[in-house]
Amino acid sequence: MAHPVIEAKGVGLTFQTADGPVDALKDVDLTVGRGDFVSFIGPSGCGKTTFLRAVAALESPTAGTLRVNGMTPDAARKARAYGYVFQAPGLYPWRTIAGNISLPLEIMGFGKADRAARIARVLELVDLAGFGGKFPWQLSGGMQQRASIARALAFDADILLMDEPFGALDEIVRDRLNEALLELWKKTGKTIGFVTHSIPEAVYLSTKIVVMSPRPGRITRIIDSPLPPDRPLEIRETPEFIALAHEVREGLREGHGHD
Ligand SMILES: Nc1ncnc2c1ncn2[C@@H]1O[C@H](COP(=O)(O)OP(=O)(O)OP(=O)(O)O)[C@@H](O)[C@H]1O
Repeated sequence: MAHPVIEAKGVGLTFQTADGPVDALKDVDLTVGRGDFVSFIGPSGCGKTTFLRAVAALESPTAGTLRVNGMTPDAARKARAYGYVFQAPGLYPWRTIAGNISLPLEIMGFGKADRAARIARVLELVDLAGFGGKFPWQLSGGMQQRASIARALAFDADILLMDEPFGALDEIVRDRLNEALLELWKKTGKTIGFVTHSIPEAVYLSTKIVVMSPRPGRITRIIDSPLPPDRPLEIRETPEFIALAHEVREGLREGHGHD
């Protein structure tokens, strides 16, 4: 049987700080299958970013086991299993959009022609064909974030980890990017891990919603979405959508009960 893409069993992560230990994650059990779109939602400090960083081998769990494509996160990173998109686009201002997308490919040793083909393909995927020669400051915030998604897609990782990528954008731009991301997910079949503070965003995008609570960061609910993969924005007004949003809100409330 194929490995789950992400498998966490009893994962804990405690940071040692000057003020004593901080339990960022405790007893996290989660299985994410190929092609899942999984959102992590919860109040500030519940460990969403820490979990994503642990999957990306940027932090090491201090308890339990975490596997990515059946490997340790470190081995998965070396096998280029994932691309990472941060809250801020993080584009270098002195490089063009194409130059920014090219940078990780250059570091990984892709040849010039291969890089050019990949850059053209991902710009097309995020609807930025024709913008490769522009500098980041010539693009809107939403376009910059699409460029950073293109950069994360360029080396064809099959997992895309996104940490509140649209948190800083206004609602209309965010709606458009949510639609575009869903299209991209359907087109590419990537497995996506997505951190958000927004209930509608989590419900609109996900096949699986992971509700977390802080102190220590735990999973309070895992909700498998009954919504169909085809989701026009208007789906947000349907009773199914509203019921799901309600379930997420309840999960968030439950988490607070432990404070
Ligand atoms: N490098 C670190 N050293 C010490 N403590 C840390 C470190 N990184 C995170 N923490 C602590 O771990 C807990 C979880 O943090 P994390 O950033 O994962 O939460 P989050 O749910 O992503 O929050 P937010 O929604 O605000 O981004 C917090 O209490 C945070 O202060």
